[in-house]
Amino acid sequence: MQTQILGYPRIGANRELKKACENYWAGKIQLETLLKCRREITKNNWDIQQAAGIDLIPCNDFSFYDQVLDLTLSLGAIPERFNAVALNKKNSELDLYFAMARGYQKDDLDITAMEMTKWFDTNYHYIVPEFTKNQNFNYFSQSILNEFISAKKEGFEPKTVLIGAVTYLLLGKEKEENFDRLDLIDRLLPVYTQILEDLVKHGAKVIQFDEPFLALDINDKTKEIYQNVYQKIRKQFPQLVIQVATYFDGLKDNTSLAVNLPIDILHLDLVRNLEQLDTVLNEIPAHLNLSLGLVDGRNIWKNDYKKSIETIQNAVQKIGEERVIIASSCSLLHSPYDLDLETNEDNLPSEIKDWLAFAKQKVSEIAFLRDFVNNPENDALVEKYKENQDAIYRRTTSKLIHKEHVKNRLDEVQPSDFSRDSAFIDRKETQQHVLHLPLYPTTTIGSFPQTQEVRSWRSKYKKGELTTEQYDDLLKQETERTIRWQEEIGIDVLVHGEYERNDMVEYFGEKLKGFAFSKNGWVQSYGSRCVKPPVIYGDVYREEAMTVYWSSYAQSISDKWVKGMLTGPVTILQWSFVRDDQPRSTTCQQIALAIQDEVKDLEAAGIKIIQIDEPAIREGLPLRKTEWQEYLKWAVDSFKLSSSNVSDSTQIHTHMCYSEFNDIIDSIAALDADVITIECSRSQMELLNAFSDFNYPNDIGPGVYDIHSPRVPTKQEMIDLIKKASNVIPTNQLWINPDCGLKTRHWEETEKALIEMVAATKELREIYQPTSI
Ligand SMILES: CN1c2c(nc(N)[nH]c2=O)NC[C@@H]1CNc1ccc(C(=O)N[C@@H](CCC(=O)N[C@@H](CCC(=O)N[C@@H](CCC(=O)O)C(=O)O)C(=O)O)C(=O)O)cc1
Ligand SMILES: N[C@@H](CCS)C(=O)O
Ligand SMILES: [Zn+2]
Repeated sequence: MQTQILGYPRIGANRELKKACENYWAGKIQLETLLKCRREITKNNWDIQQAAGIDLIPCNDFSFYDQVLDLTLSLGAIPERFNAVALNKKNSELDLYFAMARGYQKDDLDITAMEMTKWFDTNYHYIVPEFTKNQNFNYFSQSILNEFISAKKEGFEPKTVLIGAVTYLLLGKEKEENFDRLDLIDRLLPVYTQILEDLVKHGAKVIQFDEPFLALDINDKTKEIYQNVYQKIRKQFPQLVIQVATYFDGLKDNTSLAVNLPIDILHLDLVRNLEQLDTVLNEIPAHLNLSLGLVDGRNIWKNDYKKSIETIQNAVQKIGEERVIIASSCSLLHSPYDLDLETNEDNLPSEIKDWLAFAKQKVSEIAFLRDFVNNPENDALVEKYKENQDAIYRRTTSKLIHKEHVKNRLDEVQPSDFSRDSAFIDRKETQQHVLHLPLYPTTTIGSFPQTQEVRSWRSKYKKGELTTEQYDDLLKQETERTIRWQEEIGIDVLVHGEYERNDMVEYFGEKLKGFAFSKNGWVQSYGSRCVKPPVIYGDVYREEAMTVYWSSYAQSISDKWVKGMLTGPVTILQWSFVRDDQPRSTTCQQIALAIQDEVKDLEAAGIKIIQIDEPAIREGLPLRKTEWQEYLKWAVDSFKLSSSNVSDSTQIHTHMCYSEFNDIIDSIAALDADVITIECSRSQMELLNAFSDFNYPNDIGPGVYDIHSPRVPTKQEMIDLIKKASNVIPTNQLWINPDCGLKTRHWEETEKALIEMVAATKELREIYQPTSI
């Protein structure tokens, strides 16, 4: 029996990669220092796995920004607009790569970044490959080979991880009309072949092709392509051990297809879908080995050894231990690094820490499962098994988890708690009476630059180097400065800037009961940006107001409206590590009631506009369509439960980024938010079509400024985008705003961009008239 993980986190135990990349972008370090950081991280990751006794250690699971972008560069699928960057001899291959990820605005060039979107149902974002009808691929970057060679040099015999060809095409986007990107497969495969030839030439024996789409709904054409692709690869590389890894759902109707591919190892995500195992075991051909994804790569709970061993024994009985591999359910990219780094009893009490496992611990769990199944009588292993079962028992019986008053409150929720008093059309009139907003009201999404300085105040405050009063004063000064600046440039609806928040979810996690949080449990979200998802371990409730202080302060110093700013229940759920001992829907409704309490308190404090961010609603959608309706029902209900208990005159906003709305537009409308602000600029307002086709009735703010890139948009660009929006949405429904919050941006570019945004709006107000309601 062997062991493997599908990938290891690559940000470094102390986010070394984040710091190195950001220093490189700022011109503070040279390329060589950045490359050294990579070598140290990969070596450390391999060492950890080797020390734990993992058999198939992955390489090419490292990435400076995103693994899909890495492959795009390797395959030479570089959009034409980056040619000038590539041709400039001053730029390294890595500079070109970062330009594709982040845009490029120097040397008289002004090139937009490639689009970024959610990686399946995770909070990780990948850079979307762009395909044209006559797309050419060529073996452009040798980074895959280079990593294999450096792993070999370090003394490892790694398996190389590659995103499979079919998944790669499906992850991308057609940039021209009238073609299907899957038809590019015959152009793409020869480059995969070249990469594989190179790897084999240098001694590669095992390749892991990640093909998560095999666990999703796919059409007949895709199924046929899957067969052809792996037949071709098999034929060309008869000696190679070919693994296909599926994850995030079960094979379900694709079982026959998957088990009959001419491959050597098939990986299953048994955390997401345990039921698939029996079906697969019944259909599995004699040559195929099975990788059992038993250790959860998407959550932080300790593995229940008893359950895992039962599953392993079931598989071993049917196919024999030599054909079984024990594995993580998916890549550990989505897990924090190391639980041993958590030493703060206030954040993560030892009673709760005892229930958890981060990436490093998960690696040991996988190795343990193999060792115990092989040596069930070994005293040391039996002792470890007992320790594990004791911890599982302590968690199920802990007094920290269940709160009767939370359960009772949820039982008492009434149907009327889920809807506003009046229909939107009437609310709009009532609100306009109070708010007196102009045509195309301008606003921002909430956060303003979280400068190093602001972060250092929080850091000092947490270390006790600043008193509460001093910290408070500094934040007040920053908030006031931001309010004044927004007033000065003429924004209509202001925000307070969210300076008091480390993160839009973690902040609420720190304030709500039933949550614990880590000190160093970072997980990559996109590029160098990381999050520390809080841990929901018990029933959730709010003990005291969480945001009223800052919103009231900001409103008290301005004559303009200042939006209250909350994170919605679905997003808090989705971006936390969630308890697995009750349905997600129940946890979500508990959070919804806590947010409802906050909404009511903000309203009572005189806040007239309250934004409840729900960027993760789309991401939470199950990957299989048959499960959508059930999810959408409780997700929409949770938002409505949090937002409906206000008077008609209170304007409720919501905000969503990285969302494709076409398939779920009716649920978005059912949220009945008075205003929704959405990310739209990278896709050139394409996303608005869903709203327009649906005749979406409420107000919409399609983002006109791509905040994920340091690039400053021109006034004309924004005018063009607003005009485009005005062509499909009645003008009196439109708001003007950036795509998302500005926390990741610097002040310099933020100031320039927002001044231009207001100027663009003013110019358009001269041209467009409000459409009548
Ligand atoms: C809107 N998005 C979010 C998602 N998920 C979330 N949970 N939050 C989001 O906002 N998903 C989709 C999108 C895009 N994603 C992101 C994710 C992350 C960031 C971001 O800016 N992350 C920051 C870290 C934020 C944070 O928690 N900061 C803390 C700790 C700061 C820190 O590093 N402190 C230093 C010391 C500082 C000093 O002394 O100078 C340290 O601990 O070493 C804080 O502010 O207190 C990041 O830097 O990655 C943006 C968009
Ligand atoms: N209010 C948040 C939303 C991000 S999705 C912000 O502005 O950062
Ligand atoms: Zn956003």
